[in-house]
Amino acid sequence: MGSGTTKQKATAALNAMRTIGISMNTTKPVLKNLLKIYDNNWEYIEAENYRVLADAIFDMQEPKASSPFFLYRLDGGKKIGDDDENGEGKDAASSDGLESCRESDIRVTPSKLSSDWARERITKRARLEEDKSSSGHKRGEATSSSRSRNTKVVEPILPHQSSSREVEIRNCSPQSLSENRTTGFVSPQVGYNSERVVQSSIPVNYKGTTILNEANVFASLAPVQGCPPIACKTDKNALQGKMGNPVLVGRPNVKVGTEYFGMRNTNFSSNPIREMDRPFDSDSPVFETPIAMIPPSNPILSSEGMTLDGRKSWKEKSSLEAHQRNPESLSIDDRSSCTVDIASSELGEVKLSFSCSSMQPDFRMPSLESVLKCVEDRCLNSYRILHPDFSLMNLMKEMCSCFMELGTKTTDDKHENPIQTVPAVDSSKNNSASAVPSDSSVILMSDPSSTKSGGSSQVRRVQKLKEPQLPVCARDTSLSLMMVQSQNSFSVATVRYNAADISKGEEKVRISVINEISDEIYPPHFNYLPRNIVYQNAYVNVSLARIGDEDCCPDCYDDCLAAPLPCACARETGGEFAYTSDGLIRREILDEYISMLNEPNKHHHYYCKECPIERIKNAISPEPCKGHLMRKFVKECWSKCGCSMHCGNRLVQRGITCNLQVFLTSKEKGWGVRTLDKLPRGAFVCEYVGEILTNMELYDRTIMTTGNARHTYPVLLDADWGSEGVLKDEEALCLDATFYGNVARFINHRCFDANLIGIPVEIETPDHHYYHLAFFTRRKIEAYEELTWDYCIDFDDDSHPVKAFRCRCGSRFCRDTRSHRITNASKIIKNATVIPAKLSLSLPTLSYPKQPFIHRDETKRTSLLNLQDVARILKEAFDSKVFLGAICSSGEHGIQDY
Ligand SMILES: C[S@@+](CC[C@H](N)C(=O)[O-])C[C@H]1O[C@@H](n2cnc3c(N)ncnc32)[C@H](O)[C@@H]1O
Repeated sequence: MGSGTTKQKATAALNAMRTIGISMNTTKPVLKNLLKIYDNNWEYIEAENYRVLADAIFDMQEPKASSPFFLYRLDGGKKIGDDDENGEGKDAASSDGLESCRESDIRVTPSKLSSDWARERITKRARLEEDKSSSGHKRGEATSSSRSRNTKVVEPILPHQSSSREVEIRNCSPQSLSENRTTGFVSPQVGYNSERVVQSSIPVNYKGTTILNEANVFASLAPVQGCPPIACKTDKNALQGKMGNPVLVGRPNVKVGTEYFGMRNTNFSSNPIREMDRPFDSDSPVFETPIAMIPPSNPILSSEGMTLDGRKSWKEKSSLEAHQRNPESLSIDDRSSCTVDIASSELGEVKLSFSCSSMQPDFRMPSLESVLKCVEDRCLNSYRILHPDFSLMNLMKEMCSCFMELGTKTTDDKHENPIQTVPAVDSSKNNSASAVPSDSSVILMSDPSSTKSGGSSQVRRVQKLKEPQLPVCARDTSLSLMMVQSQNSFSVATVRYNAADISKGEEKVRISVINEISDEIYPPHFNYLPRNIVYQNAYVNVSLARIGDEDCCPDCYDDCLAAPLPCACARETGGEFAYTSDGLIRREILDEYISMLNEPNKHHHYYCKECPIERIKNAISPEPCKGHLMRKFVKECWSKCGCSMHCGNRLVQRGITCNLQVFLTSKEKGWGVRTLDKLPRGAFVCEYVGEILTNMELYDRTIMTTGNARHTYPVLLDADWGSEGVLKDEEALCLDATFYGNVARFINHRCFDANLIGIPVEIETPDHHYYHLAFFTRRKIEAYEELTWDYCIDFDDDSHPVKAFRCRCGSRFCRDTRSHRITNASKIIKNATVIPAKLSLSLPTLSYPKQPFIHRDETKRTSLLNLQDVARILKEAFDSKVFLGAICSSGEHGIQDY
């Protein structure tokens, strides 16, 4: 690929298609059109082994088989979908320099298409063929008849094209849209007034990619970076002469590195997105890097394909919910479809678009205001915002559904106001106050009616968010949600998580991610693991043979907890099961663990003969073991047991069942985890999951990362170390969730009074080198309370391989004295109201007056300062870069009360 004459390139392209079973006649016309679209720029067509070409061919074939979409080309071009038996393809080729492509010229080269991909396409094609034959002629007939009745033509105008049409589009205002129907530009009014409905995809720097749907309401179209406006031919008469030529359809792929959440969890690979040849005119936003946008190739497929929790798609779920609320609503859903697309570019712009379609012939476009109101009412009534079940997807689905409902209600007197799009903001150009700040995430919505009157409530609604001065783009005929994200902070590489479920469907429950306090922070990249995995050298022997009769209950049945006598699996916990039939850990066990944590010295410790921790620090002459708390284990039934998976003695192995959320804490602790529901005392929350490393491997990892670069805190699996004499290196294990882990990697530390406690749980192996560390609630926890556990860090231990962070747990019992002082210093400074004595400060040294300070804090309590304390506090405050505006102290620091 790359160099060569047009003929050679065409031959290569035809060959490539032939290798995946596409005939030359089919390929030619599509290729011809692509060349047109890309201005004979082969680079785009050749990219990714002709992926664009193959996509265009398959997509062109797809609707013929089953899709309700019909695809047309504006310029009366030739039908592309069918095999070109009549030689049309040849004509097409000749006019575009493909005339010399003859069968004889084609040498079959080794497939340039990646085999996986080719297989996928071939399978797809086979499916299409199958579909075609199984659906028989009837569907085909219906399709073609409706096609001829309802053809619409859509043509995207490329930024670099200078055509009269482009000029028309640019000058198009809402008024002109409604006044000048003959220009053929579609507006939402046109959409519903013409009884024909247009579905458009947004070609992103992708000329000619348009989709028309005769029976779908278009509700999603946004101007995006580099994305030309779409002009839709709507005048019936004007259309007559132009219709009838089905289309080339290319689904633009998302650019490399972009993320596509939604219908398919596919890694879209590169489809080169063109830089604009020249910018739009002033009212057309120009973007250096376009947003990649993927229109759904098949709305039904798309929406059904979005499975959030691995069990039910959001569509199924929300329609069920909608049906429960309002049984009639399902019938509307039945006749319509909704899809949501999210795409982002490398620069961080994210585009959300959703489209919904109605089969209702009397559909009328509702006003944005009424739709928003309807959605909000529904949310308040049904979801009660922030209810655990609330999700953005459902919200958007509701929005689509509201369109449908309101659009089909003739009582909506606001339907005259079409919804229009606020153009995507040029984040590369508009950094002024009038533009949307590039470092913010905003949702922009507008209504053209608002601009006519100089700002309606809908525009104000936008301004409430960020107060941007938003130009209104009258060309675009749909509601658009556009998130502009910070280019600096939004690294696509790090945003590889799904905010709706950070577990990527690996858990039974969704674990959402929310950032309520800062625009630009995303959770660090890591791979979600629902279960521990050995990294490399760790010795974890999971084998049935190792489980003796005393470690399992083969004769049990169904639920061991329901049996009259406890089985062998209760042995480890003194002959009583660790769990209650309510699924909580037994009170006595919990109390004992809490006591171990609070008063470790009162509990038994093991002392290794040769402690792996000391061995790491000094392999030649390790210091004596400092002792490991001898912790009891909870033992769960497992595969050699006769009970079922529902047995009450299998709690941890069933995984997370409570609703958790990862959120950005407001207290400099980074991300944290909270529960969305109230939790009783003794409830299992989650396991600490990560890579199983040997102590040695952890050490190597740790010294390879510097200082605070380490993000998570590894856990030593040392509950049983000393009991077995000298542990081999591969047996001294720990869990590291830095790169692979579950939600527990986000649980922050709290000294002493954390609300979770980690308890060792034996599941697959009686070998206590390896076990599960399960978190249970130490007390009742309120909904939305942050979950914390005590990492048992000794903040003064400088020899620990992992450098301790400065603790901001806020506990009264915080062990980190450094943080204490700083917190106090900040508090003091914040509360300062009286400075009775002059204080002169000079950096880096401090001088202070010889008389005591008197401070009156907010509680009106006054304190006498001890000068040494003042000096220390000030020094620490300087060290921690706290700006000193006033100096004082308060009684709570142990300084003499006045
Ligand atoms: C297991 S991670 C917890 C999740 C982490 N906050 C995040 O944003 O990914 C442990 C790290 O969180 C931070 N952290 C946890 N508890 C903290 C606390 N009490 N005070 C300050 N930082 C804390 C520290 O940086 C620590 O290394």
